Amino acid sequence: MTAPPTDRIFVALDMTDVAGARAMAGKVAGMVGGVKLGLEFFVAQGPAGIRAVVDGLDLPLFLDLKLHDIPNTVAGAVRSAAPLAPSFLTVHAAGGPAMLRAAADAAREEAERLGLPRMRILAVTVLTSLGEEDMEATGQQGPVAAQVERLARMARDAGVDGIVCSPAEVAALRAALGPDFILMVPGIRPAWAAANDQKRIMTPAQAVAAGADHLVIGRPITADADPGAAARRIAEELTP
Ligand SMILES: O=c1ccn([C@@H]2O[C@H](COP(=O)(O)O)[C@@H](O)[C@H]2O)c(=O)[nH]1
Repeated sequence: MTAPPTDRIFVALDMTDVAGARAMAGKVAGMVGGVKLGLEFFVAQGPAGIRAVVDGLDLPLFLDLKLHDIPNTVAGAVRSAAPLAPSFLTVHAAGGPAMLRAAADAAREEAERLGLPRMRILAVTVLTSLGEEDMEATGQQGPVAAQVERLARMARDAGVDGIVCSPAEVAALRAALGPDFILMVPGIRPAWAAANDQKRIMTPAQAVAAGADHLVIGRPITADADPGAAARRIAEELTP
């Protein structure tokens, strides 16, 4: 039996309080496949807060910490995150091959040591809030699609499980990197939602059609006056 398309959605709980995050998760339960907790929440609440949100939720956790440091430090942070049992953890691809390999090795070894399912390491390529006009200022070699593919190939060769990219790059990456490399895709905007600070965007259905494995969706759901209804609307758009 194939999983419903809504299982692909990780709702981004970008907020600072445990009660708010749990309440939001409750409002969208049944219409998303997992929760994403990132820097805003983690800096405010730490590992104890993460546990307080996900305990009893029975949804996979995407821990979006975007680690970026020297290999030894990132490996240590990956080991520190392991007891939270995230399904996915992010590092920045720009940290380079040695850092990516250290993260992938630490994830595998620590999950084995703790007897936990392996967390998947995802490398963030070019942030979805950046456009062609931002490449030079951020010291990156454009065009964006070429830079994303370069970073994605480097990440794959370093042994990570997948990448974070915008929906605009998904079709080309899927063709270039094959069916098993995980494509986690933010920058998702239904036609009825505001783009906010996102520059490289597509609708949920377009991103899935292009080959995205997972969609990360925050404000189109969480900033809506009725998050449950917004999530339902997206679920309907994804249902063939
Ligand atoms: O390139 C990236 C990497 C991560 N994100 C994260 O995804 C969500 C998107 O939230 P929206 O409210 O749907 O814009 C957010 O938590 C980001 O930290 C990203 O947007 N782009």
